[in-house]
Amino acid sequence: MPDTPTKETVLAALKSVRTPGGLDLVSAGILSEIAIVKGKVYFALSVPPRDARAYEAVRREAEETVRALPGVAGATVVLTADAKEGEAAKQADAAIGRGIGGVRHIIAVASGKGGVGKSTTAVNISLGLLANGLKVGLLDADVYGPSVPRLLAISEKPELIGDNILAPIEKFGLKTMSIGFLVEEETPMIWRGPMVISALTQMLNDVAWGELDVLVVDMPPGTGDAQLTMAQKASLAGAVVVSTPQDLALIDARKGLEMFKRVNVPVLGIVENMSFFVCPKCGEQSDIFGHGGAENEARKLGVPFLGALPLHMAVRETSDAGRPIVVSDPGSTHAKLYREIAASIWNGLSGAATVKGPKIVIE
Ligand SMILES: Nc1ncnc2c1ncn2[C@@H]1O[C@H](COP(=O)(O)OP(=O)(O)OP(=O)(O)O)[C@@H](O)[C@H]1O
Repeated sequence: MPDTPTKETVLAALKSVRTPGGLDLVSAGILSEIAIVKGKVYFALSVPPRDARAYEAVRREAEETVRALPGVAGATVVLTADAKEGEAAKQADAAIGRGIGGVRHIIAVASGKGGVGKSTTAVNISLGLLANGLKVGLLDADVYGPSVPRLLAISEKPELIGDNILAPIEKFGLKTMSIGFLVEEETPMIWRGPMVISALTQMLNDVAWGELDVLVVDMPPGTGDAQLTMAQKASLAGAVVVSTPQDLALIDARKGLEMFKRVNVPVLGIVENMSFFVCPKCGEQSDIFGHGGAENEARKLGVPFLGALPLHMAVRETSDAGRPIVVSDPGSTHAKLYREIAASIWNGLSGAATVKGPKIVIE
């Protein structure tokens, strides 16, 4: 009969694993409950998102240590980007927006659901704003699936300047920050609502954005609590909702619009992505998804329609190769469309209020 692992044997073994700060894992107080099911051991290490990279080696060592115990059939250790709920809430309350006095407008690019091309649109709109002569930053707040490192082919890590301040990484003249720069792609991370907010707070507050006309925030897809809180806390001057023409996506897009309405963020407009298909051989346009749905919906809802972007190989290829079409083929129809959409967004912002100052919390 093989030995059965117990919590005690697992904990005893984990005492030999050290955190980057030199503490043993048990004393460090970052261990979750240990679950043992049919000889398989599961637990999490709660770490600040910025330290996730440093903790990846610790996670692996913890897994290997537990797997080596007699009777253990398997071990799964995940990093959870965690902070004490109260702490995260306090951080969020301490007003997202502190320290970004040089940023004139923060806008969100959002979608009611994933996979509609939100990040591709956010990147190309940012570069469109830049091509129109503005100073622009792009914050990839899509902590669940950060795409900016891939879309802009950035593999370097941001530099730490001064006390806990990160320098944004500049690419094609665009200043960017992404949780993907800080965490290895394969690092398993579980994000909890309050943590998403505090990660966003840090990326807004603790990054040396400098003087910007617009900071574009690529939001996590969906309309859950985390998105709602972010929309509420990030002092947004406006939001752009990306949708595909299919009905389902439009239902989701409507949820997105509703979310911004609830938190009094003006919707600058809807972008219809993958709207129609242009045959690369003959140039014929086919409305495979019933193009025009978003425009009709926008009209019905009294929201500006910012434009329709075709489903096109060139957009996908350039996007996935880290050379967005606005910079790699500025003379193309697509690049022109993105610049026009960017211009409409900027015009819509002209009337909007600039970023509010910090909300001071007295405890
Ligand atoms: N107009 C377009 N034409 C062709 N391909 C596109 C277009 N827009 C986006 N894509 C492609 O669709 C895929 C999904 O796009 P993207 O990652 O921007 O979506 P997303 O909505 O941000 O997704 P997620 O919800 O996963 O973050 C990518 O491969 C991208 O290159």
